[in-house]
Amino acid sequence: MFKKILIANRGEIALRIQRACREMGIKSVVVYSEADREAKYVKLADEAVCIGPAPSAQSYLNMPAIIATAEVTDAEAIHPGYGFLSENANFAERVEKSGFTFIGPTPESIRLMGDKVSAKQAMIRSGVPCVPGSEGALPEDNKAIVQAARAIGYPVIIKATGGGGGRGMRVVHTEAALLHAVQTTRTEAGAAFGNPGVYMEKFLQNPRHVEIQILADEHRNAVWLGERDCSMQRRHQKIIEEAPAPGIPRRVIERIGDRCAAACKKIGYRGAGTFEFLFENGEFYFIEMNTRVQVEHPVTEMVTGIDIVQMQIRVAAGEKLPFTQRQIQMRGHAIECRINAEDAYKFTPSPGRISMWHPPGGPGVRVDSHAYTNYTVPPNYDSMIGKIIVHGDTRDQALARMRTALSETVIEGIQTNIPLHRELMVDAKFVEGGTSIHYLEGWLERRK
Ligand SMILES: Nc1ncc2cc(-c3cccc4ccccc34)c(N3CC[C@@H](N)C3)nc2n1
Ligand SMILES: [Ca+2]
Repeated sequence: MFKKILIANRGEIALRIQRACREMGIKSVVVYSEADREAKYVKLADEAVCIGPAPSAQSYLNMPAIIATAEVTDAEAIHPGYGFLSENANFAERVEKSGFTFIGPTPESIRLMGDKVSAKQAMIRSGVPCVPGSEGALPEDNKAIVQAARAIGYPVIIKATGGGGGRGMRVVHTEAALLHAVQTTRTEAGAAFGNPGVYMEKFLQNPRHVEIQILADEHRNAVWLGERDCSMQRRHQKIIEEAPAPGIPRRVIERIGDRCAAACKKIGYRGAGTFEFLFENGEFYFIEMNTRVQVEHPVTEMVTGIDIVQMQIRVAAGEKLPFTQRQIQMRGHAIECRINAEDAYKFTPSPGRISMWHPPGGPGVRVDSHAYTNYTVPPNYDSMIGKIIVHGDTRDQALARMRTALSETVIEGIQTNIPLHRELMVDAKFVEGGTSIHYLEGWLERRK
């Protein structure tokens, strides 16, 4: 087992990884930018090294600085967290080539899943159902493109091969608009991802976003840890996540979960991963795979009792998964509210000093945050300052606990989206469960 791990991230996930290390008796080295000097995980770290000025490009994305820090502090492994370099295959490669263990999948797996076409093809080969679409990337042949769209049926969606997470997508409703849309998406994809490749899929009009958490070790064992419903989102920013997904029969989940685990075994996947699906009319459709730990991982931890970050570290150290699929029991219901330093209805960022920080507590309430009274939220990074996660025996109990937790929460000095969460937790449609990916944006429109 590692004696020292470098955490190549910031904010709440850096603290989360630090906690996992501390619990395992592993020393942690954190890297921080000048803007994060006063951050909690810096203060709590066994060792903290400033690696550059505030801009991410010169700090949390600065590969040589991060690897050099691992060298000088004698860290044996690097945990990338989420965002930043967590799904950068070149970084994973440079880490391994420099003699450190990258806590995550192999660079090959990261590359395979980073290319959304090769990811789909791997899934089709593994029997994971995908959205009907073009066989591979679209050719530079207009006739073929028109034929493909006719075969799929409008509306179709054009997606960038190197995209993901909502970047580089365009919906096309008529043949007249098709070729221009393909060309525009190619140009944007080339500029944004250095890869002009695009592919086409049947556009699903009103799906839910349901994802499957998996864990795999280096001994060809792979398990799935249930699902998360992440449909409550605005402009591809998730606001609320929950597990299990309301109203989906367990046998439907078990079937797709088993296929995800089988796919992991087939591709030789290592570590934690998430299969993203669209769920519509009782069917699952694979859209992409994330090769990192996700913001919303605590929701799965609360219903399975499994510490996903510790499992990542154990698997990276070569350990076998300490459980089989049959031993994984999901219990109760968990809901997560992401707390953002922003205006609750305009979504404009609201950095600055937190003059009063009173997090909630009580049975089944967890707060993952690096914030504290007098902490100054820097303007340089995304606005999430923490997550409130609750667990209950039932969804109703989880909802009641979240309402209570939100009612106790006091954050002064900056604006947050707590008021939005308080309204959503009593919204009839949300309380009923099963809202689609468009629900929150429609709700916000109607609220104006
Ligand atoms: N064939 C087909 N049909 C409808 C789709 C709708 C979306 C989508 C669009 C807008 C918001 C979303 C939120 C969560 C999940 C997906 C979406 C979508 N996304 C958005 C980000 C990336 N995960 C894929 N792909 C789709 N693909
Ligand atoms: Ca993704």
